[in-house]
Amino acid sequence: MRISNATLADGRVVDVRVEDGEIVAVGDLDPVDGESTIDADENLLLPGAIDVHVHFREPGFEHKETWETGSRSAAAGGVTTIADQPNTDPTTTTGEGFDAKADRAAGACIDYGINGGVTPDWDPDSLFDRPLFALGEVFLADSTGDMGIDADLFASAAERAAEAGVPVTVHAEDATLFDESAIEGDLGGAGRDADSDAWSAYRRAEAEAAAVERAVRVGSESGAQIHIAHTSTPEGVDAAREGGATCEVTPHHLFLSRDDCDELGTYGRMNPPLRSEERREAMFERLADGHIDVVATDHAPHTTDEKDQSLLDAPSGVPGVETMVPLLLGAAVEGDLSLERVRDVVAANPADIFDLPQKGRIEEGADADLALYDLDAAREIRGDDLHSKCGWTPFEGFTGVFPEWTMVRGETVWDGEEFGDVAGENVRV
Ligand SMILES: NC(=O)N[C@@H](CC(=O)O)C(=O)O
Ligand SMILES: [Zn+2]
Ligand SMILES: [Zn+2]
Repeated sequence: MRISNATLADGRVVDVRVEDGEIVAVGDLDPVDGESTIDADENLLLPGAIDVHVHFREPGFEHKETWETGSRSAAAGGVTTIADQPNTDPTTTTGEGFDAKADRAAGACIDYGINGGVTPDWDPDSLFDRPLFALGEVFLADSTGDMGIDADLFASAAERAAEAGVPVTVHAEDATLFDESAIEGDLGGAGRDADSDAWSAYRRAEAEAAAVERAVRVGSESGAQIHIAHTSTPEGVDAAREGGATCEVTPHHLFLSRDDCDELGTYGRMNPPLRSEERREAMFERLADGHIDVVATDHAPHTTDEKDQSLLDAPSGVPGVETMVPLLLGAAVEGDLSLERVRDVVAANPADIFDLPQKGRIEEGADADLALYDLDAAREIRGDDLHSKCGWTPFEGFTGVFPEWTMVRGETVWDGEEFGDVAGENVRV
């Protein structure tokens, strides 16, 4: 197969030849006899995005998401590889827990990795016996699933990961710095009427940098490779970089701030929480200038019934895997970000950090994970149009550029209307 007239993020217009799921040539390619051609019509061809932080919820919470619905949502957003987090039921903290998840992951239509998690009753021997994508997210404070661990367990887990040569991804918040007084008193009504700004005041910005500092210290003591998940403050990003760790930011911390809490209510409750508009802008700058390595979604779907509770009862987390690349391309169209930067933070950089040499690049020898975008076809994001089981988005009404089609290893998994029958594979097997 030949994809003709594709514009790459660097502006080159090329043809791409795909054979047996791999890119075998990129350049000015004459068609060969009997070869099928897909005309890209000079639209933008990006490597399939790698979202290293999603919660596909299965096993245990199939009412929120499944590997089938989550992976379809990813494919419809140009994402062709994901890494799933361990706060499922059972938790992915033992060999058995890993195997239970691997069974379900077979239902994915895109490629994936499975992370191992840490709890006081984890079983590192059997867990590290499995092909882990990473150890993480290691929760330094409780979040959905209440998997927060103490300093000693974190240090010993980092040592095990270093021995195994597995990177460690860290949910960095220090609960001792949370401001309990912020969530006492009147917290508004349920769902959209709740005062989610109080959540931001409670899980204060200062709690992030302190936890990042501890994580990078443990990283250098143990020799473990540390990657900070969902950094939400410029202070957290700077502490990660100074300590030699890589870091990611979510789309919600790039595009939403405490100014949106009034409208979102509990639909804007997540960990770490939304930050001030000033900090949001600082995060965007650090993304644009290269200080942040990766955008990853922390896709954390919950049902509207669950979200339509009081601020304290509603679970934390928002969906995002389908809207990440569309939002970033929307920002690129506005001139806020270069296309090369978008390509690097969603594909090349996660591939480098998590050692996926086959993924994240449009070059000879790489997997033909690809997505095509018409930058003139930006449209309004609507929860009703998305494919996550949860059925809502915190980005309702934002503008995004969605893929015309998405391919996994040369097979069309999304053609703009329907899903193809693609069997996702574990990238570590
Ligand atoms: N981010 C969230 O608010 N929630 C995540 C867990 C997490 O990543 O902390 C979830 O699994 O719901
Ligand atoms: Zn987290
Ligand atoms: Zn998460």
